[in-house]
Amino acid sequence: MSGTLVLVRHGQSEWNLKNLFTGWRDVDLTDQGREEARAGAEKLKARGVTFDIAFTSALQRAQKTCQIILDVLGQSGLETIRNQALNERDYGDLSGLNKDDARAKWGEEQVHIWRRSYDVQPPGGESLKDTGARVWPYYMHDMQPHVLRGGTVLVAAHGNSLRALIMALEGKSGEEIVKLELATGVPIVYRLNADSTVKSKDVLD
Ligand SMILES: O=C(O)[C@@H](CO)OP(=O)(O)O
Repeated sequence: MSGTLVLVRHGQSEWNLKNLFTGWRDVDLTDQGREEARAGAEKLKARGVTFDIAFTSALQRAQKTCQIILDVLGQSGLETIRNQALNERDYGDLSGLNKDDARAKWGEEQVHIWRRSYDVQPPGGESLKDTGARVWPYYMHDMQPHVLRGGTVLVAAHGNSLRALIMALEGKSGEEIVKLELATGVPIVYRLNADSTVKSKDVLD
């Protein structure tokens, strides 16, 4: 038996709009972000997707994205598990800083390394490797069993927590993951084989 795993990065947040490093800061969605979540949900609806369980982070931008998707699908009351293991990478001392100001201060290359490299920690924060060290075990223990039982599982989370999950799911290297960018509100539909490997991947953009 194989199941389905749908990953969605939250819609645009207030700090995405303001171009600020966000990390664990708990900012709301913008109107555009709510619209992106609705549009992503309509694509799932058009394909007849319904979920058996949903997972989201401890942060409101992911939780609200999750709820909007479930509302559109007519599944408002679905069991939804919130866990900070799915939170965005902790950006440490960069949290709240403007990304262009950071580039002006530390240089384009250094900021890109902090944002997209695998194992370099931003000052006082988590590397993608550190983020993966909490996301992956959580996936293995709490989410994957539902998928392997044939379930359809929604995960509404964050750019970097999902990059860490995708890296492990697809077996991407530390170099390959540097290039992976996730659009806000766009569902990524994975079908898994019974041995937990990826059977197919469909990006609903
Ligand atoms: O600020 C953040 O928390 C993340 C996601 O918005 O930013 P980045 O894309 O730079 O990793």
